[in-house]
Amino acid sequence: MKSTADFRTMKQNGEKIAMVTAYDAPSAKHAETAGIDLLLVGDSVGMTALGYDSTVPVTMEDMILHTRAVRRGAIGTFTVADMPFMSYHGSLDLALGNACRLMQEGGAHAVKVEGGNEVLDVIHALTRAGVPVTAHLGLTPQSAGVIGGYKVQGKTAEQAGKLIREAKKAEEAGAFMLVLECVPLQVAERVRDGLSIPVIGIGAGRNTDGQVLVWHDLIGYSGTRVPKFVKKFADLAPEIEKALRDYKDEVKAGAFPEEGHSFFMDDEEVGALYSQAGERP
Ligand SMILES: Nc1nc(=O)c2c([nH]1)NC[C@@H]1CN(c3ccc(C(=O)N[C@@H](CCC(=O)O)C(=O)O)cc3)CN21
Ligand SMILES: CC(C)C(=O)C(=O)O
Ligand SMILES: [Mg+2]
Repeated sequence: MKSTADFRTMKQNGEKIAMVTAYDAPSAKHAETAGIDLLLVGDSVGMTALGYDSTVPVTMEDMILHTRAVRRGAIGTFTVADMPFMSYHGSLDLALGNACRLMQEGGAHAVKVEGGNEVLDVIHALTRAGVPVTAHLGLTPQSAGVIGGYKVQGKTAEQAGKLIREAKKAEEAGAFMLVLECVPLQVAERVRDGLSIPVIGIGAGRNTDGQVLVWHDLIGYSGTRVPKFVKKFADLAPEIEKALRDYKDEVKAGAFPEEGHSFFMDDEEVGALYSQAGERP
């Protein structure tokens, strides 16, 4: 399994890091088999798998359940778990306790927290306690209500300057990795060049140390509209719907199941069954 030190070395060597979200055991296993460098159990699970329209309703219990499933599916892959909405605000004790649960109950190797200056003390406290922390700047979906939607961040020089300073401070606070979401490519390049920890982009262009994509978006599973930064590497939704339509049609037509899908008693037992009921076979 790759370690936090390996990810830093990959950045130094200019070797790109490929990360993907995962929410359950089979998808995590597929990612591991494909050689994905590390997994993110994103709180996007709320939107991709649980049917919420934001990440705000996702709870610690949700995150622990899905992290456990992912860890069982990909036992040899470094796994980061998102700290969900409000699970690291209010007090450092709350943040420490919840990060502890993600690691001890969920089996996560690291956690991710959204935000800049507001969470520097959290990043510092967790790191000091032995929790590897990924920072997350740019579009931070847990604050979508405050930001006013899912919008590109850091488009002005002033906003970009603030973001670049916050990224540096997150590194100084101890973060081993930074996720940068929905920022102009030029901003991501500056952040990457200014940090020695790997910068993983999503909607941040090519000039980062690696990329992360949401599982459902990557394989075209969701069937709904995807953000502009997504590339669908497969288009599974139509194939899934075709399979389900074929199944329904065959059930309705009596064409499924066939003999090969069925179990049979021995003739002798069939005879006994009928005579038991006083009937003839
Ligand atoms: N399926 C999925 N994929 C994601 O990437 C994702 C989630 N869910 N849930 C949590 C957050 C929310 N994310 C999103 C969602 C929508 C846009 C979006 O529609 N953005 C506009 C840009 C708007 C602008 O111009 O400022 C776009 O057109 O892509 C971006 C990020 C990223 N994360
Ligand atoms: C979009 C990624 C970075 C994330 O935080 C998630 O999937 O929850
Ligand atoms: Mg997230």
